[in-house]
Parts: sequence; C-alpha cells; structure tokens
Amino acid sequence: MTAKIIDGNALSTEVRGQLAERAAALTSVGITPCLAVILVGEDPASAVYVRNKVAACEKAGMISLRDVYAADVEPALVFARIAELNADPSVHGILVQLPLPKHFDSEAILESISPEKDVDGFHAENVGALMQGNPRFIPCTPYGVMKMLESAKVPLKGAEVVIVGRSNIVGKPMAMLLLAQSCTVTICHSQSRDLAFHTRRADILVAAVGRAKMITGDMIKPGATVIDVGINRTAEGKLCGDVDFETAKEVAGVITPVPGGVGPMTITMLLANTLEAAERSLK
Ligand SMILES: NC(=O)C1=CN([C@@H]2O[C@H](COP(=O)(O)OP(=O)(O)OC[C@H]3O[C@@H](n4cnc5c(N)ncnc54)[C@H](OP(=O)(O)O)[C@@H]3O)[C@@H](O)[C@H]2O)C=CC1
Ligand SMILES: Nc1nc(=O)c2c([nH]1)NC[C@@H]1CN(c3ccc(C(=O)N[C@@H](CCC(=O)O)C(=O)O)cc3)C=[N+]21
Repeated sequence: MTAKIIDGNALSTEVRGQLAERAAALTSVGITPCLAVILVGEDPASAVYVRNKVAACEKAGMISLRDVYAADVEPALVFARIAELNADPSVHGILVQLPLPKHFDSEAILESISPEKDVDGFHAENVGALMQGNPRFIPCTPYGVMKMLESAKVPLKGAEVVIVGRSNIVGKPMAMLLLAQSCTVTICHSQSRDLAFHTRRADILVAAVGRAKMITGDMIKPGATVIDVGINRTAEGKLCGDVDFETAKEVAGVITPVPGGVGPMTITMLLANTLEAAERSLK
C-alpha cells in the first residue's frame, strides 16, 4: 500500500477561492486587502517566493506592494519604510522576507512591525499570544500544516507527534499548535540523540530541517502521517523535501509531497492572515 498524498496545490486552490470571495466582499465596501512585502538582497530562492506571494495576492483580488533593497542597504532605510507602512491605513499586512543579510538585527526588524500587521506572526507579542493559546496571527507554515491535517482528517487528540526542527518560524509554532489540539509533542533538533528512535514512535511526523531526504522510510512508523516542510535544491537544481519520498510513501499512511505540499499552503495562509487583518480593520 502506498500512502495517501495530501495535495497542497489542490487544497490551496480551494482555500484561495474562498479567500477571494471574502476579499471581493471587503473591496465592495471600500477596503481592498493589501500586503506589503520587503525583500533585502538578491537571494534567488527568496526572489521566487516573493514573486509567488505577490502573484497569489493579485489572483485573490488583494493588493501587494513590493520593496526590494540591495543586500548592502543601510538598515535605517528599511526601518523607515516599515514605520511608513505601519502608519499607512491602506496597508493591512507587512512581511519582511527572511533571512536578512548579516548586518541586520533581524529581531529588531521583526519587533518594529506593528503587531496588528504582523501577518507572519513573528513579533514577540504575537508569539506570546500564540503560546498563551490566544493567537492573533498564526505563523503561515504551521497554519498551512494544520489545514492539511484537517483536510486529510488526521486524528489529533492524543496523537504522538514528533517535529524535527526547532526554529522560530516552523518547529516551535508547529509544536504550540499541535499541543493546543491535545497532541503529545516531541521536538527534535541537531543535538537529539538517536533521531530514528523518536521518529519511529510518531503517529504524525513533521520534518522541518533543511536537509534533503534525511527522513527515510525505515525511520517512519507504518501508517504514520508524514508532513514534509523542507525545501531543498538538489545539485541538478530540482526541489526536494527533507523526506525521502520514494521510501517514505511505502511506509506512511498519509504524506505531503515537495513541491506541491506545504509550500503552496504557506502562501495561502499568508493571504488568509492578510485578509483577516483587513477584516479586523473594518471593526
Ligand atoms: N514549505 C514552506 O513553506 C517552508 C519551508 N521551509 C523549509 O523548511 C526547512 C526548515 O526551515 P527553518 O525551520 O527555517 O530552518 P532552520 O535552519 O532555522 O532550522 C532547522 C532546524 O533543524 C535542526 N536540525 C539541523 N540538522 C539536524 C539534524 N541532523 N537532525 C535533527 N535536526 C536537525 C536544527 O537544529 P538546531 O536548532 O540544533 O540547530 C534546527 O532546529 C528548510 O528546508 C526551509 O527551506 C521553511 C519555511 C517555510
Ligand atoms: N518572513 C518570511 N515568511 C515566510 O513565510 C518565509 C520566509 N520569510 N522566508 C523563507 C521561507 C520559505 N517559504 C516558502 C514559501 C512558499 C514556498 C513554495 O511555494 N514552494 C513551492 C515551490 C516553489 C518553487 O518552485 O521554488 C512548493 O513547495 O511547491 C516555499 C517556501 C516561506 N518562508
């Protein structure tokens, strides 16, 4: 038996259709949801993501602004632009593409975004709200994963979850969301002893490491749900995940592919958060 595949492109199309309807309703009362994206530097992968985000916004009837800065830009210029976007009532969401060049204090940049417009959910105030079980914006990638689990009707209550990776943008918020759904959550990282011991216990395994094909079929419990967040590029320039899809799909019960899995859902939930911010501005 090979695993059932959760198609992130198909689910994205469905959810984005619903978002487009809500965006049209808001536009008809004079508010068009608007996302501002800031990109610093010429990293080609980041440029692709930003282009995808801008295109997805427009397709859903939302406005997107894009500011691109040279890698050696004076951080003060970016801070000034964020202050301007914070003060502009026609802008509902602000996203600063990560990672930033080394001479930037990323934390200070994220804290300078108005928490009401922080559609990534990375501001300390929003991280705190998520921890307290009272989120304002759910970080897009873990939010997308929750939608995928819901669409595949994966049971969460009491499930053994193992997350590989503990970053602020994926691993940690993912753990909080699954904990809130009464999963038993284990977080593994580069210092974990015997990774396979942990992964083999998982009913739901989330890989968010950034190491191509590191999770192989022998590390997966038969019938488990395997969520592959990783985006890696092979030497031949092909995209692949952190999961070795070929061996994993023979063991898992449910699996997400790369590309066409979590990536498109991340963009979808960014649109959802931007729309949500715009709807709140009405109140
Ligand atoms: N699909 C999407 O929408 C998105 C995809 N991504 C992708 O997801 C992946 C992870 O991203 P991100 O969380 O930002 O990455 P980070 O580099 O910030 O974090 C990677 C995590 O993996 C852990 N790790 C590294 N090596 C190992 C190992 N050998 N065994 C176990 N754990 C290990 C690290 O541990 P330690 O903390 O000890 O260093 C760290 O916690 C990347 O491929 C990224 O491109 C990211 C965001 C969105
Ligand atoms: N402030 C900030 N917020 C982020 O959400 C953020 C970020 N910075 N920095 C980088 C990571 C990465 N990320 C992805 C989004 C979409 C795809 C995506 O759509 N991937 C497609 C393939 C795209 C391609 O062809 O390259 C897929 O998986 O099918 C991937 C990765 C968001 N991130």
